Amino acid sequence: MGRDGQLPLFETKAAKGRILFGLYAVSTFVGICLICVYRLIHLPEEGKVGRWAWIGLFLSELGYILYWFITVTVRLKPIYRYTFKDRLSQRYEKVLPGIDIFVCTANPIIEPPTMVINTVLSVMAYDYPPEKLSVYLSDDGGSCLTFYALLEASQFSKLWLPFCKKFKVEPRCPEAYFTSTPEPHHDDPLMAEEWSSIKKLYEDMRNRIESAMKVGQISEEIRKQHKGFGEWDLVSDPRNHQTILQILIDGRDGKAMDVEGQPLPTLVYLSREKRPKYAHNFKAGAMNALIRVSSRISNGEIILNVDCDMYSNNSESVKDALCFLMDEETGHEIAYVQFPQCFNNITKNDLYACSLNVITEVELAGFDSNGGPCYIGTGCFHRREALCGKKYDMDCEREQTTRNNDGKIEESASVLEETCKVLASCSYEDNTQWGKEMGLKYGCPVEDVLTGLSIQCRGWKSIYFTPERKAFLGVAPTTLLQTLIQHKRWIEGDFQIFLSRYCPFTYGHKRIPLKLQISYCIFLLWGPNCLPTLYYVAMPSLCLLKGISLFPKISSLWILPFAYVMSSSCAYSLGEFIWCGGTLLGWWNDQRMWVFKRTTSFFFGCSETILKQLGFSRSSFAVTSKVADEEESKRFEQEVMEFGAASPMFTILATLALLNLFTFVGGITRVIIDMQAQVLDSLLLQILLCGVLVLMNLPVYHGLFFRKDATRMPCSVTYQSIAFALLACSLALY
Ligand SMILES: O=c1ccn([C@@H]2O[C@H](COP(=O)(O)OP(=O)(O)O[C@H]3O[C@H](CO)[C@@H](O)[C@H](O)[C@H]3O)[C@@H](O)[C@H]2O)c(=O)[nH]1
Ligand SMILES: [Mn+2]
Repeated sequence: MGRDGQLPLFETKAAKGRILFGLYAVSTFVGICLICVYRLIHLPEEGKVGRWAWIGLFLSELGYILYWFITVTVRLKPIYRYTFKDRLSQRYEKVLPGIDIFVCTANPIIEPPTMVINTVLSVMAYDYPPEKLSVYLSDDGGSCLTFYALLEASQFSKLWLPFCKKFKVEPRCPEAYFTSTPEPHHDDPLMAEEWSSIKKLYEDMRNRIESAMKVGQISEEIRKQHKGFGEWDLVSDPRNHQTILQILIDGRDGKAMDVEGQPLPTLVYLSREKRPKYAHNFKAGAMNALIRVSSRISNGEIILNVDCDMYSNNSESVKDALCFLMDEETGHEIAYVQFPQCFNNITKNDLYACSLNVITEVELAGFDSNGGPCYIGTGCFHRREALCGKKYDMDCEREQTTRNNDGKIEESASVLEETCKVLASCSYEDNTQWGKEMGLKYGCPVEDVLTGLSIQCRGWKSIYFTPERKAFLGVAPTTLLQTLIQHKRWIEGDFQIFLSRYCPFTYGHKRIPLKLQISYCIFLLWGPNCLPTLYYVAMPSLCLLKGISLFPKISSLWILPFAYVMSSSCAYSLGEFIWCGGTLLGWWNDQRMWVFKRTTSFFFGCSETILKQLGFSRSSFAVTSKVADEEESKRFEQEVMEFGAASPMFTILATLALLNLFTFVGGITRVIIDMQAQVLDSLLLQILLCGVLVLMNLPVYHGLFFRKDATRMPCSVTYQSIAFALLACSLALY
């Protein structure tokens, strides 16, 4: 029972099956120790071939072991949360806080305006008093087409919101709703009628927006609809323009009503000022401008942040989040409630391992029990003051009960638009703490993780919540290259944090629990993982070619710890993957993607970070495309791996694939020619490892040699990789 004898607004349950996990962890640990002993006592003598290969392998294994300890720490005691929304309504229905929702977009071509406004409409339609909701769209693309789409959405919302509320529809993202729900049956003629008419209206709107997109500009006729279009007369370049701020729906205005006479949420379009001279700090800069502008317009106590593709799939999420933030016992110390990042375009076997299932189902739940999840940039409800830099202290507890929603601004919308513009100007942040101690932090491609860490270091707690009905659904990358590039950005940011003064072990020392410091490293140390993996996929195979054995003989007892650690790790990860809703083939794809990501994204990300530390390279943010053309979608649906581009990442992948193919053939030949049991005995494990890598790389061979379509491996990559692989093999042989 909570404070004052009230029942709590949420409860926490520990994951089951921890004994089994403990058994796995302890027995694997024993195996690991034995492997280390073996490596030490069998170290080839000085001068003998293979000594350095052996030492390198041992170092790689030590790297893996270190990382394995981190993964175990995260998995010790995952917890899951459950909310009681009825209790929240009973106690607080009349005093619910204001919620400001920030949607960020940056590029109208790869983030189409129809998708953006679908997200906007889905969050406008939350099951929450509309007068307490304000939705802000930040458009870093500075596009009048996005503005036009939002204008259309503001009008469509007058019909869409009452429809959603009347029939309690889910999801409240129109596109997702109409594609996922079959036409209602005739036993509910009222709904059937409204359904078809609103569907038609939605499609008309979508067509209008899409035809404007095709033309690439706004017609005179549309321009007349709103004064806001006039702003674009002054815009010549999306990277060089004044602040554009338009309040499309002013929730304070009594006339802002839907067709049923109910109030509408406030809706604001913001494209912050951009000038070539000023760094705009990507999404973090956009978020900070939104924080300031919204503080003048609606000043909601809670801020929800979503990426433009992450529509709300569950109209109750706001209430779910408030169950944590308003809980009488612990609510006052919680800075943010993070929901998982889920996707609506994952195929059955998830070829590019984009679902992040294990991260969202297991690892973040583990973070939660170790001190609170990190902030992952989207689907996160923040307490405004915590995001703005406030330290947690005992006052926060007292304030919890005395806070009320006052300080309403009385200015008219157009006056507000003018007075707020300066808050989104380039120079506003000069000589302020914005981007440092206030708002989202600058200078890191994963601003989210860094910001979350610093909030936790200021004494706040955070909560991870996975509701049964998914809260948000977004678009995962649909090509191999997009996936690898996205991960490269993450790695750069994560590893940069580790090397910076924000390293959890120093910055977090005495501020957050040790187990949380370690947990952070599961992401922050993704990058350096590239070295052991690059070594492991190349060196044992090259040694196989030369006939140097790096593993125990099959006939020796030392094979047992190797066999055990390999099989227990595989079995555990497979079990976990299936438990998280994956398939067997999905697991295999996931394993492949780990190898691919580690040898390319992680490698490039790490190198880039080091170059940046040395001052040779600058921060960037490659926005992930959220659209695919028809052909691309078809291949994605059929789970055919997409190459096509002449990227250095592909050269590495193809080189390693070919290298393993050559060495595998070479190794087998050696065994057959020698025909001595001896050779097989001492090389079998290497042949196996090499064989698994060959199997894993089947799609690469397919792309190199057997495909004719446009997305086969480009010829330049093919030739380069053949040359590199042959070179490596001949170097190994001579
Ligand atoms: O200059 C920019 C660049 C990006 N964005 C927005 O940031 C969001 C995330 O970009 P996306 O390309 O989709 O990156 P993802 O890798 O999918 O994003 C994940 O990783 C990012 C950090 O790398 C976080 O910011 C995101 O919230 C998180 O979802 C999108 O809505 C963009 O429109 C901006 O507003 N301004
Ligand atoms: Mn994204």
